Amino acid sequence: MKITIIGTGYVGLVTGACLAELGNDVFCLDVDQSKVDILNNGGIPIHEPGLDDVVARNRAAGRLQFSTDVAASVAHGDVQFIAVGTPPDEDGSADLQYVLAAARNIGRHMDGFKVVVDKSTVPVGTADKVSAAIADELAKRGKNEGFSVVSNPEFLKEGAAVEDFMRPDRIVIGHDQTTEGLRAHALMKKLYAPFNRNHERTYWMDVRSAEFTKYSANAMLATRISFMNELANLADKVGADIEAVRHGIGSDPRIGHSFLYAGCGYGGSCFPKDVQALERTARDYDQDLLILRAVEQVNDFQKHVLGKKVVKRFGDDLSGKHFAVWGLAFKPNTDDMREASSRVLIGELVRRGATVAVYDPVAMKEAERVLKLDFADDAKLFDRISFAANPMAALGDADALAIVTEWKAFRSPDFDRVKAALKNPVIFDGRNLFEPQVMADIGIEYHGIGRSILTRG
Ligand SMILES: NC(=O)c1ccc[n+]([C@@H]2O[C@H](COP(=O)([O-])OP(=O)(O)OC[C@H]3O[C@@H](n4cnc5c(N)ncnc54)[C@H](O)[C@@H]3O)[C@@H](O)[C@H]2O)c1
Ligand SMILES: O=c1ccn([C@@H]2O[C@H](COP(=O)(O)OP(=O)(O)O[C@H]3O[C@H](CO)[C@@H](O)[C@H](O)[C@H]3O)[C@@H](O)[C@H]2O)c(=O)[nH]1
Repeated sequence: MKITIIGTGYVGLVTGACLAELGNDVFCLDVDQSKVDILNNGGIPIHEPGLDDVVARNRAAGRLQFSTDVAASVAHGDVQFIAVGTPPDEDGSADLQYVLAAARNIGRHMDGFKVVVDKSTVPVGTADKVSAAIADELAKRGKNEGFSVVSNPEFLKEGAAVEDFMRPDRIVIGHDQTTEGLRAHALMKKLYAPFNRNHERTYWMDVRSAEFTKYSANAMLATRISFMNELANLADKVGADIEAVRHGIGSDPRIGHSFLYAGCGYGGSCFPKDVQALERTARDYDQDLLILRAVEQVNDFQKHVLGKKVVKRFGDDLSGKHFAVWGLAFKPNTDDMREASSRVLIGELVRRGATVAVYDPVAMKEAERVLKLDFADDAKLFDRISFAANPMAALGDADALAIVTEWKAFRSPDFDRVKAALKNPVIFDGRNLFEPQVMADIGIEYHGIGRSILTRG
């Protein structure tokens, strides 16, 4: 099938590469010339395990091309996927300018029937806006081409994006019941057949329900995390171990084990913005989503929990103190620094006068770029950050180590070397990687999240 993907970010590039892998002829469009140049020179602009192989294989086979040529991109695909960003606007709502610009481009250039797929995460009602934008551009050209806008939200996780796309838990497709909508249904069914032959994992629904499903899924997952984080903070006070509690409640199949890990807050490009956008949608309909408001507040608080623990241990004024930070990306296996908890902790440490040595297995370059922006108003603060070549190098002379991202490489360090390198054997573990009792036995002062039972006194 001939497919066009508009936007070659995390979602667009993975979608394009994976659909090409299944034999489709895929044209990827981006407005960012530098991104397209990297891809056409055999590079990958993001870190995503396994993606480089899929892209290289399908480029070589001639099934995957990258371009900034809008007219050619619209001419190419019978199915046009819109996979551009939907960042938060100032009021928290999803900014639809890129989605609507993509839609207008389709209307400006299309000849013949097109299925237009909203792959980006967009608020309920966006498909109607996309349809209106396309219809408006067609009317300007005096054309009457048929098209149908379908909602097909993406559920992939960064760091496991190729795997998630190739083996989806579910495929959600919203379409309408018009002649064009039913034609779109048939095309989408054919496109997704290789993922689930009998369509046992495809959920067909109306467009608005599909749009709403995406926000509901992210809101639910964010709620579970904030719920556990709030309980973890209480566990710290009452002397319970949130990890034992997690096992204890997760074994109930009605609750399940996933997404119950307490930590130093959720980040990334999705949960923070999608929770906000859903709250914003509710306000447009005179409804206040009380639970989601609390989910957001708990997460904002949680991103400061490591900093608060450091201050409790070392005092308000951290000048003269030096800290090591392991893990910068918002989660492992990605270089994505969007809304990463590390940025909050580092900000708190350097603003209180400390210096920090940071290390991340893949996000060093991206971290340097975003931290420079974070401290654009005061470059002296950025100068307090040094970028270490490896985890051990970050530890030298540090008053304590703080762990922010649960990279596998941090799980079993040589604790004797860690102890020897640190000025004080103190670890603040924002992802509960280690066992408090093991730390106590080794002689490391350990501050986890919600694990005070073994570290009290
Ligand atoms: N990142 C994820 O894990 C993830 C997962 C599921 C859904 N989503 C959703 O998918 C959408 C895309 O997210 P992302 O993380 O891939 O974004 P991204 O910022 O990584 O990529 C978006 C790309 O779109 C390009 N673009 C913008 N306007 C364009 C236009 N008019 N024509 C062509 N290209 C254009 C940008 O240059 C950029 O390369 C968002 O709505 C997001 O919420 C993201
Ligand atoms: O038990 C948990 C699980 C995750 N996190 C944190 O939550 C954030 C998000 O993690 P994850 O969901 O794995 O990453 P994303 O790539 O942001 O994926 C989410 O957002 C995507 C974009 O909408 C969706 O497609 C995915 O289904 C959804 O999981 C990260 O900071 C994690 O550290 C926790 O604190 N505790």
